[in-house]
Amino acid sequence: MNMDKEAGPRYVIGIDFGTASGRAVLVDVRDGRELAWHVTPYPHGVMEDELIGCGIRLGPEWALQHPGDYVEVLRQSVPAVVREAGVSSGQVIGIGVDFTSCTMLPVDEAGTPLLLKEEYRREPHAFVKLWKHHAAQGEADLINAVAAERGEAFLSRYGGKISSEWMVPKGLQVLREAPEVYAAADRFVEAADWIVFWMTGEMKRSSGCAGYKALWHSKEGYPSAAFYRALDPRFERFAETKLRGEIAPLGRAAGRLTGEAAAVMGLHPGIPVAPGMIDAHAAVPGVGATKPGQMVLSMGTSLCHLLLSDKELAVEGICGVARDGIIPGLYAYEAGQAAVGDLFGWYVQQAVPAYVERVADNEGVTVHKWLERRASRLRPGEHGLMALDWWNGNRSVLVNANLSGLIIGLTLQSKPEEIYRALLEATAFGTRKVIEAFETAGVEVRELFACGGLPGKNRLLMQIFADVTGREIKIAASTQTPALGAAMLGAVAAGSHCGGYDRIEEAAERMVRVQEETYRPNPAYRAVYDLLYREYTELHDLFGRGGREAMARLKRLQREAAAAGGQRDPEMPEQGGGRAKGNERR
Ligand SMILES: Nc1ncnc2c1ncn2[C@@H]1O[C@H](COP(=O)(O)OP(=O)(O)O)[C@@H](O)[C@H]1O
Ligand SMILES: O=C(CO)[C@@H](O)[C@@H](O)COP(=O)(O)O
Repeated sequence: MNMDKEAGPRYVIGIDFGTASGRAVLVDVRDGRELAWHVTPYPHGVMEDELIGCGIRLGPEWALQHPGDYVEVLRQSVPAVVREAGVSSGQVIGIGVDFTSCTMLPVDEAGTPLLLKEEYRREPHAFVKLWKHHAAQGEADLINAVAAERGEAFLSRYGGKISSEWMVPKGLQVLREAPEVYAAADRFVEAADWIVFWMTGEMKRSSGCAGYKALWHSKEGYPSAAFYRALDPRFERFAETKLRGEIAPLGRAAGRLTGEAAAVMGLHPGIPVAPGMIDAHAAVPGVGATKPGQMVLSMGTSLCHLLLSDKELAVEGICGVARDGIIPGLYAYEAGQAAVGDLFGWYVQQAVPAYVERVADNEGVTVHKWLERRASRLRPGEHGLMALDWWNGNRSVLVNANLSGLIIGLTLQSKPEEIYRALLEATAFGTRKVIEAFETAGVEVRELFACGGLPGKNRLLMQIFADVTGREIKIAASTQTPALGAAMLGAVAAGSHCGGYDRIEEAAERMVRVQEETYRPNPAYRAVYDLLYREYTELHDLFGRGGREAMARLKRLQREAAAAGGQRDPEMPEQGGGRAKGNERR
């Protein structure tokens, strides 16, 4: 592409593919100003109960998506931001994308998703398995047991356990439950890589997705064939065949926009496209974190903790660590909580009494806002409740999707706003556990930044996080931080010769701001929260480490009942994290 053709300022587009929707943001390369953004809800949403359109029931813990929805985001949101910003498409010099992960799908030799072929339209295993598809826990347990028995060195890079959310358990589940889909799949790819392929025609694997979610290491590559064979002889060549593909490092273009993709997106062909980045990782440059000791809390449906460090140490229950994983020259650690916004969303959609909805409606506020206002009037400890935030299992530090939610202290006097506050607090306690795991291992946490949808939605939540962790929390100025981070990668993919930047640190310096207002811990609340945290820890250890298997047994009974045909009533409304619109309304 000849960038001299168009005079004037240069722009980049960042596209963030979240759990329920995708959004594009158009950013000025010179100063990071966001000129326009646009959200496209996924038409199929998250399929948790049945395959939309054909009524095929899914088992417990399934979560699927349709790849056509991602293309819809490109078709709608990209032209929308160019139009709204009033810029010429010729001034767009780079594109970056970030995606939830591990969100994976089987494709054929041509890169076409298997579910688009007639014979697989009704086959759940041919669909995209979303990051929160937890039905591969049995496979994850097997992988962990086999890896520990064989003394696989990679385990320590992943906090000692692999999560059911990742590529290998999901691939193994396909092999065991739908061997014909496994055989028909030329490869399994991350959705982040597939959408870059759709735009550029280049099927490359982003180093972040491969490194954090598919057990790849820049020096050691994937685990050995012997390891995969020990899992299942049919799985021996999994990495060599189904995961094959060039690894695309950060900081360079993965490819250039094809004519066909450009026509759909209303852009010029030839624009450099950066390799896809994990959404929470894109938030790190997006808030301007580039130094050791800086931790970014990417707070949305889930919460991802990203910590930069100059040391590599073994930390309990992290999701992964990689040198150069996000910022060149530094180790980037990832940990996480699998339900945060989704937990609050579940409560609002599934458990608040009808009167709350009525009153909130009368007052002209959402149920979340009403509960937040009421809960703000309570002092720490006043509700007498304690919750374990494991509604979607525990990602860090216990790495166990068989764990589930819990509230104790309920009485006939318990009020909805009290329960809501206990849920907010539980997620903050969960984050304190993660911070302590890093510090116990000797990895310093100096500064906290928060970004994602939640800081702008719920002030009480942010204050509770500051009070419970005892730390100041700086809030990203951008409400679209992962998309901004992705746009910055687009600027780096373009490079300075095209009006972008050569290094991500340089892009961060020029394109990022944090808000002046921060959340500071309230000293009067700190002492009570320390006491409450002790209670949280006692419950956490009792159910998470203490050999109490009640939660796992209940899930087993649930699976057995589902297998015997007693699945959920199709007339019941969808659960939290389902289709975007229902979720946003309340
Ligand atoms: N006022 C609110 N307080 C707390 N959580 C909220 C509020 N409004 C929406 N949520 C939750 O926020 C989540 C969406 O967060 P967001 O960052 O926008 O999405 P994503 O994680 O998909 O990028 C949903 O799980 C929703 O239940
Ligand atoms: O697991 C990761 C990142 O590693 C996320 O993609 C996943 O938690 C989903 O993030 P969101 O909460 O949808 O932003």
